Amino acid sequence: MTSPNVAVIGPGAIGTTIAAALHQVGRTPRLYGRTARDQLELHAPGDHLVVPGPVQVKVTPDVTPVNLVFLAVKATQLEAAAPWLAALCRADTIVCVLQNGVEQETAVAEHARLGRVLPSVVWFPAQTRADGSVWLRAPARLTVPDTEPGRAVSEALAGSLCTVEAVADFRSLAWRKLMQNALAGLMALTGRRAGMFARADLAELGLVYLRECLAVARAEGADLGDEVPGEIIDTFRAYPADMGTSILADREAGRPLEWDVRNGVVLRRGRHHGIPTPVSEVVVPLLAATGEGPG
Ligand SMILES: NC(=O)C1=CN([C@@H]2O[C@H](COP(=O)(O)OP(=O)(O)OC[C@H]3O[C@@H](n4cnc5c(N)ncnc54)[C@H](OP(=O)(O)O)[C@@H]3O)[C@@H](O)[C@H]2O)C=CC1
Ligand SMILES: CC(C)(CO)C(=O)C(=O)O
Repeated sequence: MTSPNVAVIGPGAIGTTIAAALHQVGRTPRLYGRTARDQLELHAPGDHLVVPGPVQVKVTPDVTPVNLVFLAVKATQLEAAAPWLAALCRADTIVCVLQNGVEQETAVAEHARLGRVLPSVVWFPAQTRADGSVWLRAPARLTVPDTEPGRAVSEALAGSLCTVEAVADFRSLAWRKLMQNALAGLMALTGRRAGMFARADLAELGLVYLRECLAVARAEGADLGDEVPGEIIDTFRAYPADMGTSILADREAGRPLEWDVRNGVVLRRGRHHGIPTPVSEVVVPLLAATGEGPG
């Protein structure tokens, strides 16, 4: 049965995973998206879950406020999704943002005049298949701040396929994930998957880039050690060679790229702190041009 209290906006790769997790524990969410579907389908390790729909694509008067919204559109789609937020939020609605980046709170607050915005770190890879079903490629895991809204999200997903940890030092983990995303941006430039990091020259370039990201992350208040860049490179080298990333999926589909929230932010915050970011100076304009042209 559809829960009147929980909604997912943007039932794509991540939104479908969270919708399936909620459905598993009896909190079947209302679904709001851009492409109409009768149901959602998730292929998880050892599990196949179907979430009853429909996915509603028009804001109608029956779209009324809920207690908890999971917002899983891309950062580039926020403005277009704003009418859903306006219809689904009242002052105490928790809006859990399932997006990459470290600027979720300010970005979403610009489009959601009501509601309490809760940032999150989405650690798991999920890919949409040609038939619209979603392939969850690793255990689903979220990190949220250890606040009252964070604990509410933890409770909503308790016992589901998605584990949630609520942490005191959210900023550090958010920057660590941002570093992973910044590195994955190189895959959108080459048009290749994680296997490319088997090349020694790319692993070396990645390490230099990640050290630059680390300097900016620390200036932003993240408590991350010198070992983090090496650990991230090792993680990428251990991925299956065909592991993608959502920004590569966007490039392959000809969609706008989240280059600014994933890579541009390092350049912008680096400039703000007076930290040299020579790799970003090259990577960011190339990614921007890859996504936006002209040409
Ligand atoms: N995929 C992954 O492995 C990971 C992704 N992330 C982050 O999660 C966020 C979501 O990514 P992901 O799930 O991959 O993206 P998807 O493109 O798979 O999903 C986005 C969904 O939002 C829908 N949508 C687009 N515009 C609107 C709108 N105006 N109103 C309502 N719905 C809309 C899309 O519809 P349509 O089907 O028509 O495109 C799609 O279903 C991104 O910030 C990404 O960086 C984080 C970690 C891992
Ligand atoms: C899967 C992962 C962690 C890789 O960067 C990701 O965040 C994404 O695809 O957007």
